[in-house]
Amino acid sequence: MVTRINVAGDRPYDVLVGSDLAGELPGLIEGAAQAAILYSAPLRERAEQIAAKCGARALPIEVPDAERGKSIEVAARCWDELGAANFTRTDVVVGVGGGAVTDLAGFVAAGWLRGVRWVPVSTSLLGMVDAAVGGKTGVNIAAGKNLVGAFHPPAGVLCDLDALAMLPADDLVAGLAEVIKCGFIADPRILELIEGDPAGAVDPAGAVLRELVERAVRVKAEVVGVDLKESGLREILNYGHTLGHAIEKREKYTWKHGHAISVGLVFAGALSRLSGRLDDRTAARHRELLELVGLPTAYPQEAWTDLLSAMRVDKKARAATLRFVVLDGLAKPGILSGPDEELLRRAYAEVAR
Ligand SMILES: NC(=O)c1ccc[n+]([C@@H]2O[C@H](COP(=O)([O-])OP(=O)(O)OC[C@H]3O[C@@H](n4cnc5c(N)ncnc54)[C@H](O)[C@@H]3O)[C@@H](O)[C@H]2O)c1
Ligand SMILES: O=C(O)C(=O)C[C@@H](O)[C@H](O)[C@H](O)COP(=O)(O)O
Ligand SMILES: [Zn+2]
Repeated sequence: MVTRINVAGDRPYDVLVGSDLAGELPGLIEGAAQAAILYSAPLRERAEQIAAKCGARALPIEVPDAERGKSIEVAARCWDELGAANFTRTDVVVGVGGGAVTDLAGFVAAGWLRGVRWVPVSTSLLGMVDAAVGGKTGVNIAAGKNLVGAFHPPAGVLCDLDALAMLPADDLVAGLAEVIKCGFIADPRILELIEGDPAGAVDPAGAVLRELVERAVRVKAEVVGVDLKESGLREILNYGHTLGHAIEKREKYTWKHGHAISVGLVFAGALSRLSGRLDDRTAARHRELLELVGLPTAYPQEAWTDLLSAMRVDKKARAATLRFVVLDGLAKPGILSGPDEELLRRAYAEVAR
């Protein structure tokens, strides 16, 4: 069974969730003579299968795995390969992999000839529920996470649940951080499902995980369908990310995104409570849920000064004013603008070890 979730906007598209979806690709890339297939080594075999079925001449491009591939140098090498292949405006870029590869693929597509079509074939949980949906594409630079990129919606998104069977368990759990984020900002049923069956939430073949994927995709689709360029509502998807991205930068992008966001979510819950906006129980539920599925919720005390300075380049900041997504209650996200440093330090004390 294939579930289709529509993402509205100027160029609407569908997110397909199901099994054995490779056959859907030709329909999404109609008219393309060439398809550049970007993938990293762990997905080589899957990328070859996709290439064989894509219905266009495949141009396979292997890129470094995970965050090592999300760089301007790797993007430049991909553009050189497109140039050598005479890649035109009717051709298409396909990213086969987790969020790192699909963010890179979307960015390569956004830059080439000022924008060609692209399709993420998402193979990680985090990619399916978040990275592949919504058209945020980009790379990391030394100054910070995703600081160079473009809003460039895909032509369609394939979330092949079969791929989750070979995803390392640690990466599956990391993806749950974004699922839990969606639960806190918009769909509390997600939280109940995980609390009620934590083992089901990490069973790649089970019905619980499928329901979690579909619910999280719906949360994201509803938000990005009305605010592609993050002029307002879309900021809620950044819950937990101000501190999370600072941790990723401090760790030189060697931490999993979902792990950093998990710590960031506990921090954001604490900040919401300490600013008088969120009740104690809902704030405590952040740590309980994240730890229930095995996600990290602590980070070294001595890192605070580095983290505070990294947060200053967060995309939600306006001049010297830091802005955080907080909760005014379960599923009631809001913005906390310009909190004083003492409040931030007290919130950080709740994750510091
Ligand atoms: N664009 C967005 O809106 C958005 C949203 C959320 C996250 N992101 C980005 O996504 C990235 C994180 O994505 P991620 O968690 O998927 O990490 P990832 O892409 O680094 O993948 C994690 C690891 O799992 C491997 N992998 C993926 N699928 C596999 C499979 N089916 N079988 C075996 N191995 C597999 C990858 O090769 C990699 O080693 C970060 O860069 C983050 O910034 C972007
Ligand atoms: O799609 C969004 O908008 C998000 O904020 C989703 C996040 O989970 C994701 O990590 C995103 O890449 C962060 O965007 P950034 O603009 O803060 O880099
Ligand atoms: Zn994220």
